[in-house]
Amino acid sequence: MSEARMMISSVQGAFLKFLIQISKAKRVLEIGTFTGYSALCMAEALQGQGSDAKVVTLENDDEFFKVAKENIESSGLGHLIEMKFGDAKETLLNFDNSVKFDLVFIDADKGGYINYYNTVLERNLLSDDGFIFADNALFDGFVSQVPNTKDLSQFPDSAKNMHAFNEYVINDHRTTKILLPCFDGVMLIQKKA
Ligand SMILES: C[S@@+](CC[C@H](N)C(=O)[O-])C[C@H]1O[C@@H](n2cnc3c(N)ncnc32)[C@H](O)[C@@H]1O
Repeated sequence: MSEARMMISSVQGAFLKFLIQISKAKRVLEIGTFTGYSALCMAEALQGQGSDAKVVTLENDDEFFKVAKENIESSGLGHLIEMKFGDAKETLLNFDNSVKFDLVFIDADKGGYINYYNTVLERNLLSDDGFIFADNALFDGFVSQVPNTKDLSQFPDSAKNMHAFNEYVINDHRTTKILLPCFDGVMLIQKKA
């Protein structure tokens, strides 16, 4: 994926903001900060929601982390965003899970999605009414072609990884889910009661 395309669109940012507002989510975890754009969209929805309202965002690239830090600090929303540097797989293992997240936005390396999903569930990081928003579920339209294509060598690895993630989640009895064919494909997931 080209760097410019890694960022969500402004409409998707508005959609995330809308979801946060209607679900009354206060604690948001983002896996994949990049320049900080989506973290800022989500932080906008948390303004005036109290001292526990926060976006925690994870990034492992030091250049992107630096750029995002500058963007977030100059935005006026920095008090609503906590940035954590490092491999998200490690960071997630070290979270204090006494405070749960109401929304987990997964938007990092596609090969890591199954790990992030499992860690969030197994470490009990999601609140009872919370939900996971996994981005790029259709990865440029490639994902829907994976089951009907014999030679997958031309497909980007990310598309194969997202197909594997979708299959994994769809067959997982711990959660309910829906794959929305909007943006680049969105998998919305909630724990079963
Ligand atoms: C698609 S971009 C995120 C875009 C951002 N959410 C937005 O819309 O503004 C993915 C980001 O995840 C980061 N990333 C990839 N693998 C990671 C890992 N293992 N741990 C933490 N961050 C990772 C990449 O460096 C990149 O900045």
